[in-house]
Amino acid sequence: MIDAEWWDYDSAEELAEAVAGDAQFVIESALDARGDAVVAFAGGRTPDAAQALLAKAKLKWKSVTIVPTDDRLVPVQDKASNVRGLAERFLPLGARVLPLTGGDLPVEAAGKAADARLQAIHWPLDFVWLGMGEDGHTASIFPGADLETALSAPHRAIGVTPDPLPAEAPFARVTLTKSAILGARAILIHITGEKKRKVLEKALKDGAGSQYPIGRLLADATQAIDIHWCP
Ligand SMILES: O=C(O)[C@H](O)[C@@H](O)[C@H](O)[C@H](O)COP(=O)(O)O
Repeated sequence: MIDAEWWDYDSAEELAEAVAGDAQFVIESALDARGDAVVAFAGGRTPDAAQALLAKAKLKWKSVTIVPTDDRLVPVQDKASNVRGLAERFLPLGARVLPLTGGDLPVEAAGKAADARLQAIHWPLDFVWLGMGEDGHTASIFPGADLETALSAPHRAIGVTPDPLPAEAPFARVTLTKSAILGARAILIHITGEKKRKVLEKALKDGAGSQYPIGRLLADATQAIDIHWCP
């Protein structure tokens, strides 16, 4: 059974405050312990309010490195780019925001380049903040031909082509692998809505046999996982 704790909130505001507070705590702990912190933040819409609150936290941002958990193969200034939002929000605070891709390479080469960039930073990650889609994908670990590679590759990042391409962002991507995510000291999952809750509950129950990528991913987690949810 996957060791996951659910934290439920009545409103999106309470959810955002709690997630921002948790992220701040984990970053502060890493800064206290080591003098720097290396974290991966999800793309998508859900984390926006919590990341806006986190950006107000008094942290030694100059010692924090942020990477996206995954990104779409688009230029960094494209509005579909996950790193763009992170850079706009956290670069002005002095944080180092590391893109996984500039969208200028074919998918396999983009994966290798992302992996090489991650080889150059402190590892393992202190914290991975994940979202999840209603199809049970997380980061860009999607159903499709690349799923098994994302779950088994020893690399930190790989290039993937979701099949089908998600309608809201129909791009090939680069993603942290299961190995990179499960190596992190702390994992937080941030979702909203009844449908995602049902998908995640089933994924956690079915674990390695899950039809959902997130169930397969978390099946081998050894750290406790915090799930933050509101309707
Ligand atoms: O770039 C991405 O697509 C993501 O990082 C992805 O894994 C995201 O977290 C989920 O798709 C949920 O997205 P929403 O929060 O927008 O529903």
